Amino acid sequence: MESFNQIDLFSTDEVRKTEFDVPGADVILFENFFSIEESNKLYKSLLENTPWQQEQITIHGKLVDYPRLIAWYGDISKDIQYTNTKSKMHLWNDDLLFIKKRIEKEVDIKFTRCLLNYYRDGKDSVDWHQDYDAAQRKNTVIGSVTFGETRPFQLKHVTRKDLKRLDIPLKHGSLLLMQGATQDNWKHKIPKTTKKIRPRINLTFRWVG
Ligand SMILES: O=C(O)CCC(=O)C(=O)O
Ligand SMILES: [Fe+2]
Repeated sequence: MESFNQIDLFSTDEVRKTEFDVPGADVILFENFFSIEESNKLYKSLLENTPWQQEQITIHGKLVDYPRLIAWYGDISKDIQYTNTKSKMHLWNDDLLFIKKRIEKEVDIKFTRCLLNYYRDGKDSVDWHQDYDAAQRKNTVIGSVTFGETRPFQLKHVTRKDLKRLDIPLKHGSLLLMQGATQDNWKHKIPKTTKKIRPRINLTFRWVG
């Protein structure tokens, strides 16, 4: 008799939804949210057409490059400043509107801006942080889309050491939704790796209540 294993059953291009049981957070993963053809096309297009920007921060009086490149997009073209570097806010383009509309079918809000991160290799990363400042973190929706290399997305509770950390591999074409008070209660990071890996693009579509 023919036998099937898990890999065979899930090696299709079907969307697979996983809801994580995380206290004080609302985290849902959609694998294959974009088909392999869409993902390949968007990866290439975003890599080539995005005006990637190198941001810097001052550490001990010295200007240091952030370990990734970024680009901001949104409803209005108004420059913003979170780091030492002024960031240009670009207006939505066709690729981003396509991705944004697809996510907005899952969540009943309209995203106002999006941060693109380009992790060129394993040395690029983002350290433990919460998105938004403290006053805004209680009601947010973040739709996080990945194209390219799979990297582990790690989550740890801000205060409760008894809770296990989460490690969610974000694959090509996946969507991770983080809603409610997730940003208030949990920190997240993308660790560095010494492995030889391909580039990864991440897009975080953002909305604050
Ligand atoms: O690359 C990721 O998956 C996360 C990016 C992130 O946390 C951020 O841009 O705030
Ligand atoms: Fe973040």
